[in-house]
Amino acid sequence: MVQAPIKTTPAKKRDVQVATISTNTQVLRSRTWDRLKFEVEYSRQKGTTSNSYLIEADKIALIDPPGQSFTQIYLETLEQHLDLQKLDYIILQHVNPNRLATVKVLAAKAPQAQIICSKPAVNALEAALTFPQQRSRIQVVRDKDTLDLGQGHQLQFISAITPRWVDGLCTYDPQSKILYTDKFFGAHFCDEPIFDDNWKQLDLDRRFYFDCLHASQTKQLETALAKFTAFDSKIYAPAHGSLIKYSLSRFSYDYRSWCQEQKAQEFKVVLLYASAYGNTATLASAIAHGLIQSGVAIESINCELASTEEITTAVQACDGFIIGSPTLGGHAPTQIQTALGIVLANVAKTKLAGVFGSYGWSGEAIAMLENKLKDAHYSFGFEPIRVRFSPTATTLKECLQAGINFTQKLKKTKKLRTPRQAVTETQIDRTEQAVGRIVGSLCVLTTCHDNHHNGVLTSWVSQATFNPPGVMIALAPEQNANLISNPGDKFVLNILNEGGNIRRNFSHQSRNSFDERPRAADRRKRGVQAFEETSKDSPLGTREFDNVTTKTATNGCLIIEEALAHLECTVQSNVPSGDRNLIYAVVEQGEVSENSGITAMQHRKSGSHY
Ligand SMILES: Cc1cc2nc3c(=O)[nH]c(=O)nc-3n(C[C@H](O)[C@H](O)[C@H](O)COP(=O)(O)O)c2cc1C
Repeated sequence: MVQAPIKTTPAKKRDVQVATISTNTQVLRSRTWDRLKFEVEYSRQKGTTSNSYLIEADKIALIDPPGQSFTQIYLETLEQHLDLQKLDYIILQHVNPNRLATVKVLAAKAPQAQIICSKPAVNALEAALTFPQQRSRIQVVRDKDTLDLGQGHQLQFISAITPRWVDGLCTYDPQSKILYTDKFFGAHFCDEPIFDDNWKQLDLDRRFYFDCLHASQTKQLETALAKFTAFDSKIYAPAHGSLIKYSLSRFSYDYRSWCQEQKAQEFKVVLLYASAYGNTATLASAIAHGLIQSGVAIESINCELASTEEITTAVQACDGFIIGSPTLGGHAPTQIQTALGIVLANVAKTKLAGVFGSYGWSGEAIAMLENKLKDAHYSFGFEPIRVRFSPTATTLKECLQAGINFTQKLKKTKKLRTPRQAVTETQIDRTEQAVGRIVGSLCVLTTCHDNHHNGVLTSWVSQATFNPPGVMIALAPEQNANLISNPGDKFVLNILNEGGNIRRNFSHQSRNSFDERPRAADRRKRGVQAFEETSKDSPLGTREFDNVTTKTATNGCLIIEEALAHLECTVQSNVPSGDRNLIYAVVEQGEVSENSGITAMQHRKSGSHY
């Protein structure tokens, strides 16, 4: 990750640089030598250019007018080169409120011009353009649609939707072989050369731009890159920075390898958000930047665009998740509520969570997200972030830091969860290591004899038969194997929930090991005090069910209410095998108590112990 050095820039006046770049084609680069905005992407402080393109064939098209910081100087310059009454098309490869400020003025000055955009851009455009006949002026284009300007300039549109630019379009002109790439292949810096003559000096700026804008959306980026290969492009014409002519294949290669780098990161965080007016999205970008900077791969998901399957697949594979929402009408948007449901149903409670959002006055959505995740026992990688309306430079800095904190906590948690290697590999019996890779569901097996309840932890359990449903359990004598050694003996298998604390109450070796104690009948015979009484004083008699909420199953054994599920079982057979008894039992009945939970697994370093 490229850091952003602070650079003092000479105060030069903003201007619009105009140059012919191909047949009938000009670029108008609105330039600022100062940092344009406080968003992180501009923090290298090398200024930027906002590139707009003019194609004058039989028909005249203007691509991507700049944002409102340049409205006046841009339109003045444009009018020196073009009679706006002759403009046929204004092509908007993406729409944002900033750009709409310029489009509004331009569209009024060129009332005959059609406005070309993708379908998702239409609502924003309609809301912004308040002059008559506005709707009929908007022409929606889709992937592969064409627009013939004459003289060989048959423009082809390419849908390039990403979480950040949900209305993204790119445009290819076969006459000039220019691919207008909008936000792809850009960089924020300002200088004289139109093209990338000095591309070797641009590496850091390009990488920084990629990290800020694209590293969190590599999946969609790769889709766009694959589409671009269909064109015989000689020039990439991006929205910012120099046009790419000399380093076209190198830059494409860089994008692909930077995407690969992201995928190879050890940790993956899913960033879920929705944003009606862009504020929550800006917070998401800053948090993403902090995460990327600290070495985590991000998958940004704009919940308004994503399917439930996409969200499910992403969150199932994540090491942590962060969810952000605006508050609209006292609620989180439906898409966020759906995403939250998917998270609760699919993400283990041990995964790290984060919450953020922009709000106006009450901020219910952020509180709702925080409470639901807290109730589900997720721990947070940073304190929930609440920002009123638009973020400031300070709040964005806090978001960036939150991303860094999240990564640090993620790495620390992982370290704690990774089993320590007590001895070197060569010392450990390789066979034991291999056997240790077998994992089992962590369960508490409860029994009841003479009104005394007992529980032992075991992970040596597996389903053994379909019909009747049956399980196989391997138990050692110290695990009270003798209590369920005879056909007809009953027990309950409580299947534990990942992230729960119940396992701490129980041990793999029964604290009240009955093989060391005579059965109650024998004890009575020998006049031994009831176990319940002696256990109070005995170190072996610690009561594992203290602080555990239980209820009694129909077979008399205890069901642990915090368990994910329980099975009431009856022993069918018992085969003494090695140092264990292999007990086969039929499941009489069972129930899942937490549909959204995940089965706790016992992971081991060696097959020589539990
Ligand atoms: C139609 C509408 C309803 C809103 N309702 C609420 C609300 O109930 N509570 C609140 O705190 N803010 C409310 N807001 C303010 C938004 O949460 C605020 O503008 C926020 O910055 C929007 O975030 P976004 O840009 O990510 O969409 C509302 C805004 C709009 C336009």
